Amino acid sequence: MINDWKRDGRRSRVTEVNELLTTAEMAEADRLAIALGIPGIELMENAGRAVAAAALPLARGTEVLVMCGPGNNGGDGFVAARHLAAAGRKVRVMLLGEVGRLRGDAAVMAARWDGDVHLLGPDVPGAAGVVVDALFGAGLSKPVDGAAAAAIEAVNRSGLPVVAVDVPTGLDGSSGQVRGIAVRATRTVTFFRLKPGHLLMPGRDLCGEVRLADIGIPGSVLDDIRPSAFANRREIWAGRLCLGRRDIHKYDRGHVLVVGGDQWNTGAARLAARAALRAGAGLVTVASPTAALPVYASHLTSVMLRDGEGVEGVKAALADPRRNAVVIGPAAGVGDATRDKVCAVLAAGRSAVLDADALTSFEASPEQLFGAILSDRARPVVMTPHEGEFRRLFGSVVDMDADKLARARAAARLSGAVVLLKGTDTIVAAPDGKAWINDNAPEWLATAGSGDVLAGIVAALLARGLPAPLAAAAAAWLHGAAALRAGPGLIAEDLPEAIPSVLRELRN
Ligand SMILES: NC(=O)C1=CN([C@@H]2O[C@H](COP(=O)(O)OP(=O)(O)OC[C@H]3O[C@@H](n4cnc5c(N)ncnc54)[C@H](O)[C@@H]3O)[C@@H](O)[C@H]2O)[C@@H](O)CC1
Ligand SMILES: [K+]
Repeated sequence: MINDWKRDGRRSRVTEVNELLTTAEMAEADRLAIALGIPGIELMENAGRAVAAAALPLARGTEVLVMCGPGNNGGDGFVAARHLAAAGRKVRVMLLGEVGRLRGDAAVMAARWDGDVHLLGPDVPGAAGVVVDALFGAGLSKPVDGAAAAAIEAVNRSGLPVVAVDVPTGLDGSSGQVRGIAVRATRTVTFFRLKPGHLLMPGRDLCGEVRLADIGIPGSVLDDIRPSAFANRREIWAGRLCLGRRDIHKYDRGHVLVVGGDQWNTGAARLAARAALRAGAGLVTVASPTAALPVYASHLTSVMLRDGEGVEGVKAALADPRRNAVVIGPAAGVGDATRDKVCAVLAAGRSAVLDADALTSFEASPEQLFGAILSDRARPVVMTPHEGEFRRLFGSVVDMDADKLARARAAARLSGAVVLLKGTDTIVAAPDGKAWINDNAPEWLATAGSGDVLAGIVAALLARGLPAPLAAAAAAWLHGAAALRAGPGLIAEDLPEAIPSVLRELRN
């Protein structure tokens, strides 16, 4: 949970705290700040002080073990140790390596620590009641092994509270992946901006509660760095949800067309349709195979229904230009028929949400789908795969060993679509490389039909005219927020009904 969004006061855009920096971008921010005349030693002092402040409440009447590494993460650890000792805590510092080998700011901060420095060894965690993990941070360059790995294992086994400096050691801040072994932290204090690894899994779980500290790096350095990853926060898109005028006709709010499944598979389209209506589409129509019309008719009220038999039926439904956004895929069936319908939807130039079977139907011919999308780059397309669908569509063209953020970005670049890759850490990636990481989905959102609801919300926001990346990001967030409202025990039918109270709160 991110509980402390500090604004650095020097720039006023609220959204800037949404920016996520890779470890390389963070090092660049550090370098630019120093070039602007802010001494590195001052940044380190501020960082270490923030770590001490986070550790202090956990360290009542107990010894604090500060584990320091050979770089600047260790330097932050020496500063934290000094502040904790000054606050009256008993502090034991253990260093991976020798003090004489420390360089730069870390060496200066080690010299300012006037207590003992022990070699990091098998006696971890010793008598400590709290651990500060300052072994490796942004400079992690290979899998953790040897004495550092043994110390991490012992600390994790101890169950003691751990305050991690910047990232839990062993966690790659850019990818959220573990390299070798990683510390399981209670609290993580990071600086200036979060990194993708604080939000991506398993990193988010390893960080515990994340605190963001302002250490004096001016926000203006971001003008040079131009970050391309963002935490998916409401400030990014909330202003676009409201049409901003009162004389609204229902057609101003868009008309979503949901391509429905056969008579045995109507639930998915009905969930998507209801969610689209709840998320603010002015009108929603289900286009149904002829034989399924009675089933849909008996279940739909405010959602409209029309015949959509075969590819010709879908084309006929698309003849009305006011139907400006289409959902296709939920329970559509895998095969030629769905492939043809997807191609018809794309050829019609409507905003499109491709989900489930609309993706799997192109397993053997992904290039056909990408070609159809890329033939008209102005037409917004959002794909909403879960990991299995992603693998089926992109497994032969994207490096599946890469981390989730990299995979989603590669898929968006290749396909020309906005890719919303679902999961606890849903990622929205745009073809230009920008990406948003969502972190508000509770575990009970993993339930049958919840993906159909998400597809409907995305379509509603596309129909209302949000740009595709923002429609996808807003939908992922609304979906998570609705699930939080509904609470444990949630079934997919509850999600559309929870959307109004989420929208009401956003409006307020
Ligand atoms: N803006 C910034 O960049 C700031 C950075 N600060 C701190 O500086 C840290 C980054 O410092 P560094 O770049 O020195 O990097 P680290 O201190 O994270 O680690 C680098 C050192 O560890 C060694 N190392 C890396 N991976 C290893 C492994 N698996 N096994 C053994 N040795 C390994 C490297 O050879 C190098 O000596 C940040 O995480 C943060 O804590 C803060 O002091 C404040 C400002
Ligand atoms: K660390």
